[in-house]
Amino acid sequence: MIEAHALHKRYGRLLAVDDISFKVEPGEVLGFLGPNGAGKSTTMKMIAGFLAPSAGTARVCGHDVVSEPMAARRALGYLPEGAPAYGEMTPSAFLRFVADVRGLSGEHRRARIDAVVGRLSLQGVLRQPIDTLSKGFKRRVGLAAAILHDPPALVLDEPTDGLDPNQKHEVRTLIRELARDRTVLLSTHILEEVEAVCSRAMVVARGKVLADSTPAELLARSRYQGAVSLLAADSIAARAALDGMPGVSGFQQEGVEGRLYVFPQGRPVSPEAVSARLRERGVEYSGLQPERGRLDEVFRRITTGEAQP
Ligand SMILES: Nc1ncnc2c1ncn2[C@@H]1O[C@H](COP(=O)(O)OP(=O)(O)OP(=O)(O)O)[C@@H](O)[C@H]1O
Repeated sequence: MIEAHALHKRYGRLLAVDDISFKVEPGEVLGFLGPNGAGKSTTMKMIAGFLAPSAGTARVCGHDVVSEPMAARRALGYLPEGAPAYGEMTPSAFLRFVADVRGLSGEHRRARIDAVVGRLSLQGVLRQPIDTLSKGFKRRVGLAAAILHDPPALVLDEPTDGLDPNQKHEVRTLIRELARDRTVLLSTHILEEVEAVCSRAMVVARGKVLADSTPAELLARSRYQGAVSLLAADSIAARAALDGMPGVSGFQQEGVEGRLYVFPQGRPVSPEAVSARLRERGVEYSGLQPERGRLDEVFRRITTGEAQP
C-alpha cells in the first residue's frame, strides 16, 4: 500500500505540493495526471524518499518514508522520470550493480536478475552500453532495475514518456501484469494511458488534487458523453432538422471533415432517433455514431478551472 497524508513540499516561495493525500491499495493502479509543473514528480520523489516533505507524511507498506526510510525503500520500486541509468554501463553490469545496492546475494541475486531480464526481454542487449540503446530498451532497463528486488509497491514517473506506440503498448501491458499483485502509482501526461492501465485517476494541478475517481467517472463528466456525431453534406439542413428534437441540447461542428456533434440534455441522444429524424426530413448523412466522451476535454476543464456542466 502507498499512502500520502497532507503532503506538502515547498521550494523557496513556491508551494509545489499543497496538501496532497491519497491511499493506493494492492491491485490498484493510480494514475497521477496533471499539466507540466503540477507537482507529480515532486510527490513521487517524496514517496520514494528522494526528497523530504516540508510537511505531511508518506508510507510505503506501512513504513514511514522519513522515520523508517530503509524499510520503506525496500518495499518500493521507483522509476524516476526519464529512467536515468549509468549510460556507459551495460544492462548486465547495471543490474548487477543495483542488485548489490539492494543487498541481494547468492542464488537469489542470480535468480532475480534472470527473472527481470526475462520479463523485460533484455537478453539481446545485455552487453550493449545503455547509452547506445533505444529509448524503449532504456526504459525497460529502468523498469528491470525498479522491480529487481521484487517490491510490493511501485512508483513509476512517466513510464511511457517518449516511447513509440509499440513500445508504449508493451510497457503498459507489463504494468498491468505487475499490478496484479502490487500497488502501483504512476504519473502520465497521456490521457489514453489512464484508460489503458489505471484503475483510478487523480488529477493534480498547481500542487493540489482536483479530482480523484475512476477513468469511467471522469469520462462521464465529458459533455461529449451521450452525444451523437455524424457527417452531413448540408450541415445547416441537418441542424435545422434536429433543432428542437426532444433530448437535444445543442450542436457543434468540428474537425477538417466538419463532423456535426449533437449534444444531449440529460439522457444520451438516441442514434436511432437522430437517424429516423434525418431520413424523415430528407437530409443525407453518413458516419452516424454515439460518442463515449473525451478525457482531454474533462482534463482541460478540471485543470483550467472552467465550470463543470
Ligand atoms: N528542485 C527544485 N527547485 C525549485 N523548484 C522546483 C524543483 N523541482 C521542481 N520544482 C518546481 O516545482 C513545481 C512542480 O514540479 P514537478 O516536477 O513536481 O511537476 P510535474 O507535475 O512532475 O511536472 P512535469 O509533468 O513537467 O514533469 C514546478 O513549478 C517546478 O518548476
